[in-house]
Amino acid sequence: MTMTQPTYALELKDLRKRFGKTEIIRGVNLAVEAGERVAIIGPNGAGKSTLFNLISGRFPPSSGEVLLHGQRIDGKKPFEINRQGLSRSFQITNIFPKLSVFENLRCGVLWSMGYGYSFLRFLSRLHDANARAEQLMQMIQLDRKRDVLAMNLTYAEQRALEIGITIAGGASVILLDEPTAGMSNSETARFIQLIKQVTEGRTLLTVEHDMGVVFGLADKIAVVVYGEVIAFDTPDRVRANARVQEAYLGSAVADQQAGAH
Ligand SMILES: Nc1ncnc2c1ncn2[C@@H]1O[C@H](COP(=O)(O)OP(=O)(O)OP(=O)(O)O)[C@@H](O)[C@H]1O
Repeated sequence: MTMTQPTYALELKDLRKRFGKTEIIRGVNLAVEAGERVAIIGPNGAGKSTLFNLISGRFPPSSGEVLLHGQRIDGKKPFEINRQGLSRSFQITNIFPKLSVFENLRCGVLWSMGYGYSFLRFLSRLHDANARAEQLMQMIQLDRKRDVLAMNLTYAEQRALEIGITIAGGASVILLDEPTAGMSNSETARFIQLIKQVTEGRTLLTVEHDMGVVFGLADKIAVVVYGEVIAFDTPDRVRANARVQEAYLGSAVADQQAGAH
């Protein structure tokens, strides 16, 4: 009788990425359970964005595996990975500025339904898409801005809309690049709550520099230093980890404190 292996929402196995002769990702192993919120932190140039690019299919890995709910996704195209239930939002905004909040969300929902539908099937689905867009609009607390063009929203509202579009297709694993970058302290605090609410029951990975956001949001922290994950643990244990202190966190916290004065 074979033992059944636990299936993780996302699993990286000895993942490596080389650009030319330089190995940027150097054998990353990571197993993220369904429903966990994970922040990826580390110094500039450590490979955090590259890791996101490997997971979301923007780059193929040089070797190793990426598994989404136990299925190999490495080497697949970003849209294929998206259809399998992993959705990524970018630091650069991917909303349509001249469409309203509602229309942006509906586009996100319709896109996620795929290209394979006939026109009649599409029409019958339109009603569902409208209902889903309404529901998303409430989740991201923009229902009062229903008909406002995206370009006329505040920056924080645009970021909220982006997250609405990212979750529109019902993806179970969500990747967010620095979701609160450029926000004021009070906007950031509110935004962390919003992210927690809209990703409830889903698996979340963020790349994050702001330690306030990291400790406010993450169930677990993955510390990437020079292309390797040197720690993957709860915030308290990561904070207390001597190797992390030495390699990164001590200086990051010190920088943040210095910035606050
Ligand atoms: N397409 C590419 N071609 C060549 N080198 C690359 C490419 N993308 C990233 N790199 C290199 O890989 C290294 C890691 O970059 P990456 O952007 O992943 O780091 P990061 O941890 O996200 O940094 P930051 O916190 O500054 O955003 C850097 O030295 C970068 O120059």
